[in-house]
Parts: sequence; structure tokens; C-alpha cells
Amino acid sequence: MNFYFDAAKTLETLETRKGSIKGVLATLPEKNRKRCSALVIETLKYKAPLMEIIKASDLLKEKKLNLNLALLLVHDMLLAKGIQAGDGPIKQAVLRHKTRLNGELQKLKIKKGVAHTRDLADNGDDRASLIPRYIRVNTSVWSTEAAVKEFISRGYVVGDPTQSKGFAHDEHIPNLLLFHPRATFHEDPLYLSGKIILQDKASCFPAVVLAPPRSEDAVVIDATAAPGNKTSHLSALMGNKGKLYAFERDSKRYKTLQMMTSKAHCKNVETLNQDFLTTDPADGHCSEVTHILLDPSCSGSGIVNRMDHLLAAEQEDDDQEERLAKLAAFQLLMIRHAMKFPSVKRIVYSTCSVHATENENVVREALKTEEASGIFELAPRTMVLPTWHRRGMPEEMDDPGTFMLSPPISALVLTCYSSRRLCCAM
Ligand SMILES: C[S@@+](CC[C@H](N)C(=O)[O-])C[C@H]1O[C@@H](n2cnc3c(N)ncnc32)[C@H](O)[C@@H]1O
Repeated sequence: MNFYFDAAKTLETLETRKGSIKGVLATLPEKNRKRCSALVIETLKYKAPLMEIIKASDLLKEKKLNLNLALLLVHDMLLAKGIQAGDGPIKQAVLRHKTRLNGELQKLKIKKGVAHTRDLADNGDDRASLIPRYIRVNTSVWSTEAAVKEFISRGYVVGDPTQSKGFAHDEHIPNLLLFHPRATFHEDPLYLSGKIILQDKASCFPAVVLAPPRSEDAVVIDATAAPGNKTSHLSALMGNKGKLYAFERDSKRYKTLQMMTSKAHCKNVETLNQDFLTTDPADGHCSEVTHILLDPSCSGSGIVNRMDHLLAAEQEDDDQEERLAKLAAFQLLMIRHAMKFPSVKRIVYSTCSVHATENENVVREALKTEEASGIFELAPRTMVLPTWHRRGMPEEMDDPGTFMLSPPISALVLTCYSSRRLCCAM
């Protein structure tokens, strides 16, 4: 039954929208991760009909059950191979309602006019199936030329990634390859050994825009690092030289960060299970930091994948506004803190949100603060992926001439750049 408790806890975390489904599942204990993830995703796909079925029954009158646990157990009892746990009071409680729950399922299928139970599923956001599978070659381990040769030796052809065996170089991000959307590399030895990183294009923007120095005396901070894809990207861009301090305040996510940076062969990274806001910018190595990446917690509203779509519909408007305002206040605090580092030349702020509240508005406010005054300004387009076609929402900024850069789907990148001036782009 522990397995169901873990899965119920995961559903609970997802309700608080503290991260994407993928991110939250990555923090599950490795032992049960695969099985637990599959159950959570399947249950989310059927969440609406399962809720209807459970509510129409008396199941929740059973004292030992909360809604999430009930969703998982009813899912397995009605839609899978049965409850995978030994006999115990909780399993017995659900089994007592089996006939009624089954009856409600049949009624629901008639009401919805579907012949098969699978037709009740929410199969997610179709746009996700059009996004290429992106692979970042981990240049800390090998070169992109070697990676290309390896894929060609496996029968892949450089060219059109919409063909099942086609792949191509990304036109904006160096060392990023595009494959067919259905290509999977999760079990591939190249992925398991850290030679390739599965990282979407938008998520690669911040490290490239930060452009950290590639020298032995470089001192860089990744302020909000777990799970660590941007950390390993920064480390690779630094040529694994100098020092990259990676902060993560959440202890569970910190473990993932340690695992990911070790798997990616990052030798210049020092991970710190610490709140970035508690650092003293004037202290020790902090005073030498020249580049900071800030990719703080956000609403995740810009992430398009089949799974996160399953959570999207649940947010009420009022709740959302309050939540966004809270996130924006925290994000502003993080930028203000980063601006206090005395040697910092460039700050990149990025989110995977599509809301101006968390993007343009946060930057606009950041630029008005005393920390920014006379020191930081927005980066011009020439410094921030100049060939990228989109620049965010100028109407949301005080200076409509400011260039902003927004990827089409997954993330808004805002770059604050300083050489005693701050530049920014989204
Ligand atoms: C959006 S995620 C970062 C994703 C990461 N940059 C990557 O690409 O893999 C934000 C992370 O920041 C952490 N975090 C939030 N506030 C923090 C703080 N004040 N100090 C350190 N970490 C923080 C969260 O726990 C979360 O793991």
C-alpha cells in the first residue's frame, strides 16, 4: 500500500502546482519511480470521470480514504488489473464499493456516448506531439561532431526531423539536435551515461544568453538549480572550468540536482542545499561572482506537453491571479538579491510562464528598484539571441523599444545584463 501512498502524495504535490508533472515525478524515489509515474499519469488522464464516479458513490464516507488515494485505487480497480496491494483495511474499504463504482462507470459511459472506457481519457495537448525531440549534446563529455557520427552510424540521416530517422542541428542553439517528436532516448546508453541531455530548446536559452566565461577564474551562480539541466548546460558552456555554484533550497530536489550534475560529468559545479536569498553577496566567493542565472519557481504555464495539460483546466481564475501575484513578488525578490552581488555583470532571469505578471511586469518592477538604479538596464537585442524572431510583449514594458525574447512555446527568457548597467530581453 506504500506505493499508493507515494502516488497519492505526488498527486497532492501536483495540485499545488509546485512544478511540472515531469519535474515532480523526477523527485520520486528511484525504486518505484517508473511504476508510480505510470499510475499517476494514467489516473490524471481519467481524473474527471473518476471524480464523477467516486462522487456518485459513497466511497468517500470511508474514514481511511482521502480523494487522491481513492482516485488511484478506483483507477486500478476499475481501469487496470486491480488493486496491487495485499489485503488490508483500505483495500477492503474500496472493494466494498466495487459493484456500485462499476455501475457508475457504466452509467457514465452511456451518458458520454462512448463504447470503450479508454474513450473517457483526456489524452492531452496535441501541440505536444508536434514539438521535436530535442537532444543537447553534453560537450563536457564529447563533441557534437562525434555525436552526429554516432547517430549516422545508427541509421539516422541529417536532414528533416519530421521523418522518423531524420535529425538536424538547431539553428539558434549550438550543440542542440532535433529528432522526430516520437523519438525516445530515455533508455539510450548515451542518455544513461550523460553524453546527451534531453532538454527542450526553450530551456536551453537562459544558459546560452548568460554566456558564462570559459576560464579558470570564472565564478558563476545558478541560483535555483534543480533538477539541473541548466546547471549542466552552464557547466558545459564554461568548458567545465572555473566555479559554478548551484543553489537549491528543497532537500529532495537537491538530491536530484546532485545526481544530475554527477551524471552529466560536471566537474566545476559545487551544489549547495541552500536558499539563495540567505547568501551574503559581499561574502567570500560571492563577491567575485560575475554571472547569475535565475530560473525561479513559476506557474509553469508555458510548458506544453501532453502531461501538464492534464493539470491545466483545474485552476480557478481568482486563485490563479493571487498565485501569480505571490510568485511575482518572490521572483522580484530573487532578482533584487542577485543585483546586490558587487561584481555581477550579467543576470539572466527566465521563467516557463506565459503570464506577463511573472515576466515583463517583474522585470519592469526590478528595473525601478534601488538595486537597479543607475546600475542595471535591459540588454539590447544584439546581445540576446539576435536572430530569434520573437521579443515578448512590448506593451507590458515601460520602454516599448526594449527588446524582449519569447520562445513560441515553453519559456519566456528575460535577460538582465550588467556591466554597471543592466540589460534585459525576453
Ligand atoms: C524552475 S525550477 C529550476 C529548474 C532548473 N533551472 C533546470 O533547468 O533544471 C526552480 C527551482 O528553484 C528552487 N528554488 C526556489 N526558490 C529558491 C531559493 N530561494 N533558493 C534556492 N532554490 C530555490 C525550487 O525548489 C526549484 O527546484
